[in-house]
Amino acid sequence: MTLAAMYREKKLLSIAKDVKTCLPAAHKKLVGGSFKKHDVKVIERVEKPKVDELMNSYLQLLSETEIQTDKLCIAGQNIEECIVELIARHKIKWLVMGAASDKHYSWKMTDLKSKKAIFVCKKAPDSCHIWFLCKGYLIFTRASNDDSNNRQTMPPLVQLDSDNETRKSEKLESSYMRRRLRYWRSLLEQDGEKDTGQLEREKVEPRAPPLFSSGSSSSFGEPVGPEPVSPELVDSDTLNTSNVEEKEREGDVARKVHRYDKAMHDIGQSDRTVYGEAGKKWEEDASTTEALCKAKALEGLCIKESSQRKRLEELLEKEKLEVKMVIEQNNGFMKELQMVQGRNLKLESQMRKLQDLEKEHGEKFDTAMELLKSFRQKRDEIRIDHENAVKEVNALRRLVKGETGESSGSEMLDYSFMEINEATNEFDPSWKLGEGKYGSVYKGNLQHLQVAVKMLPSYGSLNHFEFERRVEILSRVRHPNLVTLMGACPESRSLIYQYIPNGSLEDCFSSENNVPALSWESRIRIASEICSALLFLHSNIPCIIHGNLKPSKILLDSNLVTKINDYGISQLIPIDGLDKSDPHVDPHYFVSREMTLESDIYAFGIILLQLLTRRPVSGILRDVKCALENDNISAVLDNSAGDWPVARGKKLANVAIRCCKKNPMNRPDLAVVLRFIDRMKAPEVPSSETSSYANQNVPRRPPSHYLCPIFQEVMKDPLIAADGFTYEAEAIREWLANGHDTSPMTNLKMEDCNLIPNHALHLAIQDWQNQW
Ligand SMILES: Nc1ncnc2c1ncn2[C@@H]1O[C@H](COP(=O)(O)OP(=O)(O)OP(=O)(O)O)[C@@H](O)[C@H]1O
Repeated sequence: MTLAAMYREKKLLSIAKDVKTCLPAAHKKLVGGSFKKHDVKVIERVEKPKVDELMNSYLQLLSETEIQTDKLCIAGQNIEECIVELIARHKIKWLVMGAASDKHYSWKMTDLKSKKAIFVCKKAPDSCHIWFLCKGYLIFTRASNDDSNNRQTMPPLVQLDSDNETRKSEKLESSYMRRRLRYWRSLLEQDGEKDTGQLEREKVEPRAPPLFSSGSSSSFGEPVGPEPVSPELVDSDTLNTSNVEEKEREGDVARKVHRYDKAMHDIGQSDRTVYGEAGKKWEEDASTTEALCKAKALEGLCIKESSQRKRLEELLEKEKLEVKMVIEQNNGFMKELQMVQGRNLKLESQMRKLQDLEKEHGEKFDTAMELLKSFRQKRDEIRIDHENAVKEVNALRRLVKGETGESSGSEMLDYSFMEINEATNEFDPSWKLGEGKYGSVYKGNLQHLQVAVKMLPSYGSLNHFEFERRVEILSRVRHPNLVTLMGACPESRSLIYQYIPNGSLEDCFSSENNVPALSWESRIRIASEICSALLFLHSNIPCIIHGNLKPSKILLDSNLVTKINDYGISQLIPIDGLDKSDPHVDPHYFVSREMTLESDIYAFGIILLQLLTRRPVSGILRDVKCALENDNISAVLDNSAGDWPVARGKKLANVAIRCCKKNPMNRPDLAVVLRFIDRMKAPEVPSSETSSYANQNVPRRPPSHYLCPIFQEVMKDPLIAADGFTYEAEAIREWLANGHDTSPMTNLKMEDCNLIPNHALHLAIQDWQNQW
């Protein structure tokens, strides 16, 4: 391993005298002195840069001589122990350290004086070769146990080229360090040339200053001449030599020694000066350390205080700004407040004006209301006069016609607009039942009866009397399957009907109003009831054509009894604009532009098909025809009605198809159709019996509504009670006479005990009885 490599691996430890004495001095003071922990830290902080400076200059010196160096710091109480530890830890091979402080130096000095040196000499690992110097002189060498390798492991300084070194050394700023370096180098050169035996001798003999090699130039630039030689400096073997060459050489050596001595004297002087100065400086430093510490502490406090002050100033500035902003905001608010106050004053004056106006208008309104009240009173008086006059006129007419004063039938009830208005809660929109082509329908309460008020459009050519006359005719038409027309309000052209609570057949078909699906039995019954009511209308004198028959006109009461609505409307208002796409409208109407009895039969045929199939009305005729042709009627029958008796379904479908014949003349008579359907209501009979609806040999069963609900017999004198049901006169009177005030059918309390003759039903029963 080369020396350079060893050096790189930190196996050579060289400790600068200045460096090693620097910190301990301070440290001694610290340990032995009365400083507190904080002070110790401060002192260390002050001293450390100085040590670093010294160490760095030493390192720089070495680096300029191209020796690789590293700085290694170790902390400990005891320097000598640290050195020994470093040697051992890094396997240091070479060490140069002081033998004693410079003031103890003398030419005779052969022993180590410094306790540290003694300690290191004793304790350092044997593998390390140590030179102990004092005042630049090699005092003592402790050879390593491996000195056979010393030649190869000498420090790298020895290997430097002298010229090169000279050039580099000239660059050194410190002359002291330069001289010291050269001296070490000469020592090393000599030491390197010596064998192990010589090194051993050096241990016991006082060491003379080293000789400069002939190749090395003097760094002092002084001429080399013969100088007196000190006897102590000359080896005894050399003095005993007697030949001339030896003497000459001795002379040379003596000269060189003298010259060197002189140089060393100079160096010593210089060293003394430097060390003296340094010592003084150290003393000054020591005495000023405390002051310095205090100054540093004060400086720190000052810095702290100034930074605090700066921070406080910044805070103050910030707060000033905030206060300024708040003041500005406040000013803004004050301005706004003033504006708002101004506006408030204006508004208050406006309010006062408005209050005055309100008072004025209130007074005007009160006067207007009083006026209105008096006008209404007058109007009602006039209306009563008018109604009385109408009654008188009617009575006179009847007298003119030769009629008796007794009424031939039910007299139509006239209602005033006030009554209608009141009954419909001033035509409350939430009371509106719907709106058809011929006006809106409202639900109402009239004389404790639930009614439906149909507001007809005001247009029409009928005058007041004619309107009343026609309405009166219609009101006389009474049939259990017709919605009873209870009266009218000619003034507002409105008709008052009995209210039917259970929706219409259309609702059943579209499953609206949560109406459950009708059974096939109910459907046949409904078909029979429609047919019966139509037949009744058609047999009325004068004949009444419905003209707008469709499922929405077939209402169902609480017992699902059919009530045909809107009959005879075409007699009160002109009917036009019938929808061609409406499958219920007779196609022949669009040819003749005339509504006939057959038109109602056609519409009835379509309704029959709907009852059978509950299919969408458009295309229903085609579908059923097709099913009949394929002999597969069950394919189109509505399953939700239950298990249709297929034979009956088929027959009913055939009747419906006949009703819908294109040619009105080919459509069947309703009386025949009714008989046929009524037979179907009976339990199933052998098909041979019902092969033709013209077959007369069928059991004679009255329609259910011809029977009194109490007696279960065909009624002779049917009377309508307040619950809307028709009873045999004797039965219901007996019921009421027994103290009942509830309906025999619903068990609900009846509003009154009034009984109205059901003329329509009476007539129908009579008609039926006459037919059979
Ligand atoms: N007497 C009544 N009792 C209960 N509801 C009624 C009564 N009369 C009419 N309505 C209801 O009032 C609504 C309007 O009936 P309206 O007969 O005026 O018109 P529509 O049959 O629906 O249509 P359009 O007359 O245009 O063919 C319908 O929903 C009907 O069920």
